[in-house]
Amino acid sequence: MPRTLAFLRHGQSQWNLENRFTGWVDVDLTEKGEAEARKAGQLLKQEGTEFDGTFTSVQTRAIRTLNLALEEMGECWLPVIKNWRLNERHYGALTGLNKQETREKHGDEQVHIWRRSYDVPPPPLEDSSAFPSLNDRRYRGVDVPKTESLKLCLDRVEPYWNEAIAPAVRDGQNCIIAAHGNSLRALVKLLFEVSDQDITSVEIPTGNPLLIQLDENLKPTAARYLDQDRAQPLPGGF
Ligand SMILES: O=C(O)[C@@H](CO)OP(=O)(O)O
Repeated sequence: MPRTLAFLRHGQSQWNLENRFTGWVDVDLTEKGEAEARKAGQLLKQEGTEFDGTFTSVQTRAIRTLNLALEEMGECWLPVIKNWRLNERHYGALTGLNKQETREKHGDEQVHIWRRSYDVPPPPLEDSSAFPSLNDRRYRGVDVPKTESLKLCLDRVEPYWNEAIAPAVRDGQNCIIAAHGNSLRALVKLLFEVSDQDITSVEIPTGNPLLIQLDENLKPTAARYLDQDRAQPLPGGF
């Protein structure tokens, strides 16, 4: 029996608009981001897939994107499971900084390494940072990271895939995963077996559902973005 997964990166956030490193800071969607989320819901509805369950992070921008999409689909009743392991990659000491100003200060190459290399994390967030997550009660009992590379992000996403999402999919459920640019890149790396090198060029557009068909071994057999005008190249020849 074929299974369908939909990866949905949240719509434009306030800090996407302001071009700031966001990571674990809980910024909300802009009006454009809300519109992207609704459009994603319309596209998913047109597709006609019957979804059974949904997963998201504990960050407002992903949760609201999912809710707005489900509203458009007329499927607000679907179960939603939230987990911090689907959060955005933690941006360490870059959190809150403007990406262009950071390029001017540290150079394009260094910023590209921080943003897209597989295993080079940015410097850790300092305890004096204006953006601590440590005391946030949603992270009670969580070993809150001080920085993460994509590899470290995958290291905490992968157990959640194995323990929560994969069993549901194996069970025959079609699932939506509403998450973030880098936590979804981590899942793309895992599912499509993308090399450490090739994952550096994978970009997932905001609010554009990526529909993936999986076989019984959870290997992708087809994948495409529903909004083809805003599609990005996919790994694995899809
Ligand atoms: O700032 C962030 O948290 C992420 C996602 O918006 O940015 P980037 O695409 O640079 O990894």
